[in-house]
Amino acid sequence: MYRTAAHSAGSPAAPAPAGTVAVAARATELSKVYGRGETQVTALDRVSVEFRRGEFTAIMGPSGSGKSTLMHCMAGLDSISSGSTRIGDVELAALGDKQLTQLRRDRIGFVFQAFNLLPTLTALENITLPLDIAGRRPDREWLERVVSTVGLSGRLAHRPSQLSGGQQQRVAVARALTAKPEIVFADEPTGNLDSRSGAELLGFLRESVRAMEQTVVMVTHDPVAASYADRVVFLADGRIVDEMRRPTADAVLDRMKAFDAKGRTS
Ligand SMILES: Nc1ncnc2c1ncn2[C@@H]1O[C@H](COP(=O)(O)OP(=O)(O)OP(=O)(O)O)[C@@H](O)[C@H]1O
Repeated sequence: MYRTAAHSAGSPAAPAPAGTVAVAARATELSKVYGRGETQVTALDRVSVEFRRGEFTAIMGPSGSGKSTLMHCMAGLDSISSGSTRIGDVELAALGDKQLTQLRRDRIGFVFQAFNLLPTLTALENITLPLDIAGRRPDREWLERVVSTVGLSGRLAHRPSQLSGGQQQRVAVARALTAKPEIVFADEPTGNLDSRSGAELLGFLRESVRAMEQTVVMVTHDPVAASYADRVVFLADGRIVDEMRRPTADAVLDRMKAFDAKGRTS
């Protein structure tokens, strides 16, 4: 069922030399402006942020605050207006379209609210599709570890229509992790799931960070989802306005309420 590995199992990224903090992705003075003239919108206003390797970060903020735009710009899915975005040491603006496509394919994992699974392929084929497209062989041990971590071992021969929404989302997570990306970007990954499936998925993401040293950046509206992260970054009006480490759902909720109250009075 599995093909043999071309390389050995291990963590997605090499450890940083002692004394340095390894940064998986970084934005510096990043601005993104949509449209022109009267319809111009500044979605991101000189945002500087870094995402460390092996850390789980949640991005929160009111609707329209720029969360998805930040994620899309940092993942090279959208162009930037000014500033800089890097994945590892690579400056995205310096890449041509083809190199950018390759970087996304080889170094970034994506989990979106819509699972984007191909209906005619089995769960296993969906999971290994990005590697197949890249002409890379799955690392068998790693694939087994990912599949068992997300709890899909008995479901690999099923097609998406034969899986529940939660199971389909697990396939999407396994697909994102199997290529050992340097960073996983997840946009509202629990948005379409009931609370139990959502909690499971967040547990898998958490576990991938703990056990596999994965780096995860997740956009969410949900304080409970954010509480699974190591760190929460708060956006408002295209700017980073706060940050919290070791968040709890209550602390995140209180912080969000404080922003709301401030927004109404200012
Ligand atoms: N393609 C686009 N063209 C024009 N304006 C856009 C485009 N995409 C986003 N915007 C605007 O940029 C701002 C930030 O949008 P973004 O989707 O990043 O916010 P968000 O925080 O992810 O919102 P939500 O929580 O509602 O998904 C909004 O004012 C939005 O209307």
